Amino acid sequence: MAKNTSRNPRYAALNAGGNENTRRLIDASTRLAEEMGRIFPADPDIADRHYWLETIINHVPDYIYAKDTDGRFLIANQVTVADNGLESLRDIIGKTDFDLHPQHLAMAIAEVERRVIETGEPIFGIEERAMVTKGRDRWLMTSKVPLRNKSGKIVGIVGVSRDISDRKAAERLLEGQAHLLEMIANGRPLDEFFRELILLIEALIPRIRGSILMLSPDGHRLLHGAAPNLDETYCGMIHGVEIGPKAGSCGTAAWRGEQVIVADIFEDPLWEDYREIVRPYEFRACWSTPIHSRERKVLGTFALYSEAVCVPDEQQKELIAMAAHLAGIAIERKQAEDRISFMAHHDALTGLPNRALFEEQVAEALEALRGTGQWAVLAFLDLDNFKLVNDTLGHAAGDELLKVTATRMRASVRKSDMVVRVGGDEFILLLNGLPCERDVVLARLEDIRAAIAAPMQINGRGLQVSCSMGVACFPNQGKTVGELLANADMAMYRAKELGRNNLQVFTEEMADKAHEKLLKQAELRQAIARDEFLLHFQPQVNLETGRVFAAEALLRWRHPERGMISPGDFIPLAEETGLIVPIGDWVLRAACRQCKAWHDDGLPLLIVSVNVSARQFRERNWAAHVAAVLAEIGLDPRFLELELTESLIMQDVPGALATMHELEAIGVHLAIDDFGTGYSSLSALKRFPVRRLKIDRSFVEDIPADVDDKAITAAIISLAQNLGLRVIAEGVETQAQVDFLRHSGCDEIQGYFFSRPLASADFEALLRQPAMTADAP
Ligand SMILES: Nc1nc2c(ncn2[C@@H]2O[C@H](COP(=O)(O)O[C@H]3[C@@H](O)[C@H](n4cnc5c(=O)[nH]c(N)nc54)O[C@@H]3COP(=O)(O)O)[C@@H](O)[C@H]2O)c(=O)[nH]1
Repeated sequence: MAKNTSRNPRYAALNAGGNENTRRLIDASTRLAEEMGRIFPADPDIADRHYWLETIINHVPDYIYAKDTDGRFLIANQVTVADNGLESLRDIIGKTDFDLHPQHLAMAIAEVERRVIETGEPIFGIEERAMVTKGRDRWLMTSKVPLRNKSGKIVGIVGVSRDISDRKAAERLLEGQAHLLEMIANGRPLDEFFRELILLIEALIPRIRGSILMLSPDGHRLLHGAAPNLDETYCGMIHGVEIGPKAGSCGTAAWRGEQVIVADIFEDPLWEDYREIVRPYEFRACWSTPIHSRERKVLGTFALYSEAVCVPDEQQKELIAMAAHLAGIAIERKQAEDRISFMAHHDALTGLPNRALFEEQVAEALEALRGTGQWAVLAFLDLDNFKLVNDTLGHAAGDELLKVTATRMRASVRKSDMVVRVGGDEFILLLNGLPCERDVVLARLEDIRAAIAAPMQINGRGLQVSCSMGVACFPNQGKTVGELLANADMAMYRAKELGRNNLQVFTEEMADKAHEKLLKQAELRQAIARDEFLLHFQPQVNLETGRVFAAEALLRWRHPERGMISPGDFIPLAEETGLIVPIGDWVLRAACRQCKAWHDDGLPLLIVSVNVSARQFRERNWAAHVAAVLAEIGLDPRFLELELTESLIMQDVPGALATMHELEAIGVHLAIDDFGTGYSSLSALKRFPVRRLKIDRSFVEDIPADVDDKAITAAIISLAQNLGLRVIAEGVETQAQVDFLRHSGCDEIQGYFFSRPLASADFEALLRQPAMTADAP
């Protein structure tokens, strides 16, 4: 084989390219072959043979040796002698591994050799550690075979070991990198990652100690990251060091954004101001590499210290670059994680904690207060008329208002308190550790309300916004977060009931009311299923003919225990809970069905008029739903009139207009109920596709005594006439009212004067009186 390779340079070159060990072996073989050729006589004697054999083994770069059964060296090649720090073969003969290596390594070697001697079985290719070349820790791949004398008795071992330290280092590096990448992927804490990274580099570069420093958020200082083998006091001293053009290796590397290799700390001017700090630790060299982000922003530094004056070789530089790169990935990943976590726990607009973070932290805050005799105050806070600001000044102004409010609230509380945005214009305040004095608590909360209500400038406009608060105190008004939130919510409800811009503290009475409300809500929910609703009908009369032309459907609830309940007592709750949608739908169907039944019974073709709530009207595809109900029942749409209140329309004029046009297209008629109580502008009114205005009862009731009401009523009638609309007055109770309305040109009336709302059978009887009804519209 050696012959082959030596004679075939192409073959030798090919192999040499692959591996350093192979190249060394080929070189040695080539030299050996040359020497043998030179000294090989035709007929060698035994002395020559020994010489040749010695020459051969001394040319082999691997360690070759023989030992007796007590582990004493009998013979060894030159490289074994030299790498154990000895000069000649004579120096190693008779020595054991215990004379050359540390105890634990020597014991491991002896154990393997003992096995070979005892079993007579060779061992091939085991990996073992040994100290060769003056204390340098090396990895060897070793094969050991029994050494036998002429009679076949085992008298020791023969060993061949190859230095595989470079391969082992490469393996270690690969394993280390894989482990570090896994740590990044698993989101291990940064300090743990840094520690592992430094330990890996320390294992690969002998006699150095590593440190990682992080750039402070303001970009001016370096903060301790990790340094598992540096003295803690030293780390403490460099923590917070300012970066600059002459700030040691790390401070300068971070400042310049480039690697700074200081071979001798005591000579290099960059260390002039820091020498005394480092002197007790006897470091001489410090090589620092900035840790960069992908956008080349400096995130920190990766530094290696050595007690020797030295610079890194190319291989070490590559390792350092790899370490700094991995550190950069880990830091960026951590920063991204922190950002995501911040976003998940904070409100993007105001930067305040959100409900999720509040729920994570509040229980702990309350627990800390338990038994201290102090109060925590939980307040729900709602900006008054925020919607109006949004609608009139635009959403950008609304956002700005929320931001200013958040800043003011944060500035009005202590660091230990919490201000949370829970959505829209709703906030939660948690004030910690207050004295148990109602007046102190109220004063603190009123201060916050006053801060919010102070004038502000939004988009160049002066603005002042009040707020409402509902308050519950821990532990008296709630022992758990859930109780406190529920009670503060009840108090907030009360504050709104009282007209906003005020603060209400939870009371037991509120809880009782809320409980009652809950019961009512449950009953209301069941009322449809139990068929407890019914309709009464009130005639609408044409003033000119004196005939009934329509019937307004008015809902009643026949409660099994409380008897007949009027809508005023349950419609507001139904509106609040959204139950008005199924209830309103029931009314629509029942009214249309009744109207159709009267038509089918041959009674005069009357219109049925149905009240519509805002919640119902805002339902998606509501007009299509109405059309479907009419089709299902078989009532011609022109016999249905829907009464929409002015305030319902004005909540969202474009939306309302669209639905009104859809209804008009179906053929359904529309009337504006309670006209005069809202704030519809005349220009808007002109655009509404309505047939009738209904003058609110409040204007009619004091006619003829109240001059203003008379004037308003007359004005509404005149307005309707000018817009080509019919006009009906409701709540008409007296002849005087009828006279005034007729005189003013009012078209129609509805009220007790003519008839109270009637049960369907009574209404039917009324219709059967011939003089009572007119023809179809
Ligand atoms: N969304 C829905 N609202 C409805 C429905 N049914 C009724 N309502 C609304 O409830 C409020 C109270 O209604 P009700 O107690 O039935 O009172 C009506 C009449 O009885 C009353 N009225 C009629 N004439 C007179 C009168 O001469 N004097 C007097 N004091 N009261 C009178 O007015 C109520 C009708 O008002 P309006 O609807 O504005 O025409 C009431 O707001 C109803 O709208 C429903 O199904 N859905």
